[in-house]
Amino acid sequence: MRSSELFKEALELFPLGVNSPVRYYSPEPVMFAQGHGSKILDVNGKEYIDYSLGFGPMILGHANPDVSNHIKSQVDKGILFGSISENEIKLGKTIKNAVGSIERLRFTNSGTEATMHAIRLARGFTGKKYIVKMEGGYHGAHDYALIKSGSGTMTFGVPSSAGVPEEVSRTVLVGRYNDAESIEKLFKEHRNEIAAVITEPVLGNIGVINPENDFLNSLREITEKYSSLLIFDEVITGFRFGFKGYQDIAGIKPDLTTMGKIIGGGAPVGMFGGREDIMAHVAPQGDVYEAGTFSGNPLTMAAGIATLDQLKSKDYSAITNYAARLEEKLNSLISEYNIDATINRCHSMFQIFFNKNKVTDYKGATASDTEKFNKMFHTLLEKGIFFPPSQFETEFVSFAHSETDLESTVDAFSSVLKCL
Ligand SMILES: Cc1ncc(COP(=O)(O)O)c(C=O)c1O
Ligand SMILES: N[C@H](C=O)CCC(=O)O
Repeated sequence: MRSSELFKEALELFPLGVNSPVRYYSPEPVMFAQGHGSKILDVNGKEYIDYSLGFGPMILGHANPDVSNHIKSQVDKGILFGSISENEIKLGKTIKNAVGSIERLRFTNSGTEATMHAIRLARGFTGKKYIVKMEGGYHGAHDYALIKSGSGTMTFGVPSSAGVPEEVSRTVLVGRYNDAESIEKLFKEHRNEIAAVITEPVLGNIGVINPENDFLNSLREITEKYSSLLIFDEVITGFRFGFKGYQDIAGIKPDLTTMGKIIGGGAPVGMFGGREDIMAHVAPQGDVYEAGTFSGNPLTMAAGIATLDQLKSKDYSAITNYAARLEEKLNSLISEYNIDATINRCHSMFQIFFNKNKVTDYKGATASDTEKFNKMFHTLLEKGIFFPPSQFETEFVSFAHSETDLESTVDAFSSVLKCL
């Protein structure tokens, strides 16, 4: 009851009661109060196994003691100085040492800011106007990203947002992920005018879609051929699969990389970085302006340092194996109940599409049965399993998920399939 009462108050304050669209689901979202390890608790005291993990950042689980202690200790020392502080250097060094393509970096306060500035930098550096993004690729909520976008924009049917001037949206060209020909075609049509291609190396905002057919390599080759930059948006994938980016797994060196989520340990963060000669164009060293009162703030940096310090010695195969075993068990239930569904997984992130065909792109993702997904989401919620509330998001596994969590999830899933 308390959750419903609170939501009524939220409705009087925020558009449809939420501060980010993806948090809303019908008839009303559950109001959460606490999180510990792999579990979150709602205001009524009900516990859920969490596969949303704050949409990705909480890879160590909720209220990780070391992260909490670092934050508390920084609170006692002051949380904002409006000047350079040691924590920025510590976290910056860790990221630079871990990700080979990042020679210089700048912290921002969100992934949205990171991609917005990376795009401006690519345009400032190359002197070219156009940007190529992927259909269903999500890079945050700024004007250059809200064109045929993923995540909440797809969930709520506004892949290209109102309010983005046509003059702006015309400078963003849309290609198809896993279809290098569609990208090369754009370059042929806009010869020498494309500043950069930006892509999530693994799509994570229309469910999970893995790169296929050497797609990422082709992007590297095409961008080099046309003297354009390659930007990997690793806001989700950075430090999720190992102590690096997905670029290391793919063996590709992008010119610029954006990160967020995990590098802030659950505190608001973003980062863009890459080749030194490109980053030299960022103000005050160069003429591409970028700024933020809270960028690199000591509190976020403390949470990030504590998170990456722990991740450095983690065996990532633990979370990959958990997700692989869960996938295997869910797949055998899907066969047993003869349901048209397919699971896409990349290491420790996965999504279930109610679609009998393999999903490799935007078209496949949107052809999935979202009503079934919503039914699954609500049944799981009732059974104490929290998935992100949309087909066009991603489930994540944390280092805090246990064997018991896995068994409970499989049991709950079995009940879901019975009533589909
Ligand atoms: C790949 C990707 N890029 C950018 C963003 C934007 O990050 P933020 O929500 O921190 O602004 C997100 C998630 O929101 C994301 O998944
Ligand atoms: N899919 C988004 C990020 O990855 C969800 C976060 C949000 O928009 O609130």
